[in-house]
Amino acid sequence: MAYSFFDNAQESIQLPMQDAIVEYHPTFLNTDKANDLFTYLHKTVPWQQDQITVYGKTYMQPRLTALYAINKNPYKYSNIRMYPHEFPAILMDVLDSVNKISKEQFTTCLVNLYRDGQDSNGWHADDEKELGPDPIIASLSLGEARWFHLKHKTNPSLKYKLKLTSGSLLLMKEGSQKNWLHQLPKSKRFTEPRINLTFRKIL
Ligand SMILES: O=C(O)CCC(=O)C(=O)O
Ligand SMILES: [Fe+2]
Repeated sequence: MAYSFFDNAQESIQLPMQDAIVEYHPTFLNTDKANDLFTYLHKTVPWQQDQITVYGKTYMQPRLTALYAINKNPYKYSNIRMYPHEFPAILMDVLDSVNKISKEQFTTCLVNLYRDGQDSNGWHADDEKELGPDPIIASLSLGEARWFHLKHKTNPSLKYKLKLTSGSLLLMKEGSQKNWLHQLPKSKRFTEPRINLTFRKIL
């Protein structure tokens, strides 16, 4: 493997969530690896900005995206259908490490670029039917640290927020998409770019 992603002792924090298993690995990648990967992806990903339709309203997505997969299966959400690019070698190593730590077999990686604090990702659950009945998703963050919010679908008193720092991996396991929503809100305070990679299984 070109990179070893396991230099650091892996710290793993179980978030105190009801009806969901969510695990946070703050130092999944060390700072140098996170920086290198950020710089490489920022430069080389064929970023696109799609028009999406949510609750009948159409607008430009407030971030740039790209889809990679080890198969040819498209991913459809918010009325758009994305077709995957071939997985680049640098992401294969990351995929291996993410699979190992999560004990999953992900096929697909949706990459988001938040150019600054004005870019965002509204409340949603990743519960499209091609992801299966109770999807497990791994989310790797690079670049500017941003707040990530979670709220329970039926119990409004249950909310949680954490700052996703560069190199961290958030594992949203059983119940996370079924019972909770998540968002990455806008914030004027953040001015630097952030890249997020979500690993999913689409068979
Ligand atoms: O950027 C993030 O941390 C979240 C991304 C996300 O929720 C998604 O792509 O579905
Ligand atoms: Fe999501």
